[in-house]
Amino acid sequence: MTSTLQAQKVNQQSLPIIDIGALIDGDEKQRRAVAEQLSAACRDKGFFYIRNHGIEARLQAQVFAAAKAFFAQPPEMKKQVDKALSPANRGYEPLRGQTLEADAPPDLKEGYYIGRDLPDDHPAVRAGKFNHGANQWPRQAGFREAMEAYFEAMNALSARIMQGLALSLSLPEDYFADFCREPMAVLRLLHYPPQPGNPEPGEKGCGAHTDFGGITLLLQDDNPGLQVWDQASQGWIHADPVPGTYVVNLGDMIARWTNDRYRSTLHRVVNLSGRERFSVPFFHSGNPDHQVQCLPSCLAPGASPKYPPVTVEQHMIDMYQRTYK
Ligand SMILES: O=C(O)CCC(=O)C(=O)O
Ligand SMILES: [Fe+2]
Repeated sequence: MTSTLQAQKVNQQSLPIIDIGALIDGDEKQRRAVAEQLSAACRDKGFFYIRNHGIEARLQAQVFAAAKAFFAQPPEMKKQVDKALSPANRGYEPLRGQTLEADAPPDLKEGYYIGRDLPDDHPAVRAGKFNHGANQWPRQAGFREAMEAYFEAMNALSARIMQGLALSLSLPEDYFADFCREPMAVLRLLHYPPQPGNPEPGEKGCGAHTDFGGITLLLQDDNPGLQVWDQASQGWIHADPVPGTYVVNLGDMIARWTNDRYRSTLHRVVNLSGRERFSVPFFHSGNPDHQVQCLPSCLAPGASPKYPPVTVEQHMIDMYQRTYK
């Protein structure tokens, strides 16, 4: 195993844990206090933990149990819901199906994509909107129910966090309401085998990448593996599981909105735990027609935006093309 796959142990302070309870049921003063903490974390690494998020542990456990049971099946069963069968990129993605780091070997993970479940006659599906369509569901008792309940809960939580981010940027709390309307959100079940003893050079669970969308809310099992790039030390730091929390990170759209004041930071997964690792990221990427462009308040006098305006849909098309060959 090459030492370049290692990361530094750090004290927890470098990735703060923010209690976001007030975003759900606090008064305005309390919500502003949370927003201040979000602002500091977003300007630093754009990576932080949240607690008091309101998502039930029982529901999380159901999602993990369903994911584990699904991935434990033989390949021919999983292939019945292969994402290659879906025009909307839903369903099973085999091991090495994606290359998140351009010059590295494909990722040592298998996954399952779930999104907003839209029938064929939905206007957005008829219009051919990217990644819009129906989910595929395996014939596995309880799978669909758990995923649908979790998906809805995560959508609602994401909208709360976007309200907190609006406040943190001194914007009206509902500034991102249009972005949050009928969002392109993706629930992704991931399964990482243990890192092999003799990997290809650069081979790992998830190649170094930034997330494409708005915000990502990551549920991890109790195996470490996630590493985050630390600009200050020019090295990788661990973002190990902390019970009862989510890891939240900002995607490229937030960097575009804020002209990089808020960070979309490189991260990767190297599963050195020696065990199978399961994780469940939820990617909230917003309404496909929403234009993402530099916020006036994030432009210093005389400065120009680093990124041109782009619709959510076009941005997502560009990002998928980059990682699926
Ligand atoms: O599995 C993890 O811990 C992170 C996954 C990730 O970064 C991603 O899917 O974008
Ligand atoms: Fe990621």
